[in-house]
This record gives sequence, structure tokens and C-alpha cells, in this order.
Amino acid sequence: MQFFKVHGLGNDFILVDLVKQEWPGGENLSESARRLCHRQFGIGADGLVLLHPSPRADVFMQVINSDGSEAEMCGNAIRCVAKYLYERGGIKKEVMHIETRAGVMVPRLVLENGRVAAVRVDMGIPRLERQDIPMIGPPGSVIKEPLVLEGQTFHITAVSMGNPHCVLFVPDVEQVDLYGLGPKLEKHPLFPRKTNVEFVQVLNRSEVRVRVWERGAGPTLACGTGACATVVAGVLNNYTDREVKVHLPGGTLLIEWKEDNHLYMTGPAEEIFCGQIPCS
Ligand SMILES: N[C@@H](CCC[C@H](N)C(=O)O)C(=O)O
Repeated sequence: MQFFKVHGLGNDFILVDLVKQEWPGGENLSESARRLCHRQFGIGADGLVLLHPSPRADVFMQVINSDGSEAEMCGNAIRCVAKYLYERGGIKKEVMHIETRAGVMVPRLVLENGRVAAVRVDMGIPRLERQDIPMIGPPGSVIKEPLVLEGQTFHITAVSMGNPHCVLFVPDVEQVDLYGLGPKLEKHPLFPRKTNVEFVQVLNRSEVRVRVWERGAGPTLACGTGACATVVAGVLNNYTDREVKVHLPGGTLLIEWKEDNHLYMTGPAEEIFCGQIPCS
């Protein structure tokens, strides 16, 4: 089975095109994702991305985290998929439609001399109702809400970009105990489907620095849906404007929350190598 190793700002994926080839039987997808994404015993990646035929879009993108859980959406992966479809998948369109578990997203390629220099994705609209995150509690949105963890009070803003995000503003992201707090917030009982966690330092109204603990993958170098959720939370808390450069450990994404309520994410996508997975 052929695969491509791809990344968006260091958030890396194993991409398998199941429009062109069949997934071998036997092991279930969750087990395969855990095995293939393992950093020592596998190819190594934050997630497995499978492309399937779609009746309503150019392709259906399925995202499985490195722990085997399935995610509704992935911002960095969708840019990589758009680049792959244009360069290798035979879809020579500047604007594509990619179906995800969170709905159909619309990437637009930024082409320079026929090559994909960047991808700008219409990431759809954020959802803020607590039940849509999903998060336990009374109806309404969750903006700067106190959350007590091991005797310490944090203030969280919850945003769904199809997948759940818990955003916390901090004075200095470098001082955050990411490995201690990240997994505890990810699995906090308030979030029945767990959550991605973003620690955000506001540099000014148009620039923020973010460290991410991803649901099902742990610390990653970047998170596209997380960058979108960060800007929504920044606007709702009146810390940022609607157009923000989000600096992540792996690089920078430009996020725009437009008046039509849609979020647009612009960033790079890279192919690292391709290879064969033996089908045994
Ligand atoms: N890195 C991604 C998000 C991947 C899914 C996430 N771990 C989840 O379970 O929701 C991104 O770039 O958006």
C-alpha cells in the first residue's frame, strides 16, 4: 500500500489514498493508526489521514489520531490533502471541496509558477454553544469560564471547529506545564468527547503565540483548527482583532475571522517522502 508522509508546520501525517487503492482487511483502522504512527515502531506521525471517494465533494478526508481515536477535522491535514490532490491526485483545481466529519471544507491553492506555495482554507463557522463543543453544563457559550483543576483556577473559552477546543490565555506560554496540564484538561470530565487544548499568549491584537496539547496526539508543533479556535476566543475575550498571525512551535498560520462568520486559515503544506506499507 502506497503512503505519503506529509506535514503542515511540523504537524505530520501518513496520507493514504483509498480512492486509488484498497485498505487491506484484517487489522482495524484504529489499530493501524496506532501502529503506523508510532515514532519508534512505525513510520511516525501525529495522525493517519485516509482519502475516500465522496458523493458530495472531490474527496472525503478521514483523520485518525495517533492514539487510534477519530477526529472530525484537521486543519493542517486538509492543506496537505489539497496539495496532494493537485500535485498527485489528478484534481487540477485551484478551489476544491473536501468532505470531513465536520462538513465540507473549501481549500483554495495559492499557486506560484505552477507549484503550491500555500493553501487558504475556508474552515467554516465556529460553534460556541456548550452542547456543540460538547461540554457538560447549562446552555450558553463558555467564555472565560472558571475551571478548577487540582485546586488551581483556570479561565477557559470553548470553541468547536467541528472538533472541540479549550483555549486558555496565559502571560507566557513558555512557562506553561504543557505535559502536566495538557492531558488533564484533554480528559477533564467536563468534555465528554475530550478536547484539544490551546495555551495562548497575546503579543498584540494581531499576533499570538500558542502551544497546543492535541486530543489523541499530545503535544504537536501546530494545530490548524486550534489556531482558528484561538482567534475566535481572542475576539470573544476582546484580546485580538479578527485577523491574527498565530505563531506555533512549527511556524505561523494566518487566521482571518471574516464578517460572514467563516474562518479562513492560510499556511504551507509539505510532502516529505513516499513509501510502501507491506500488506501482510
Ligand atoms: N492537528 C489538527 C487537529 C487534529 C485532530 C485533533 N487531534 C482532534 O482530535 O480533534 C489540526 O491541524 O487541526
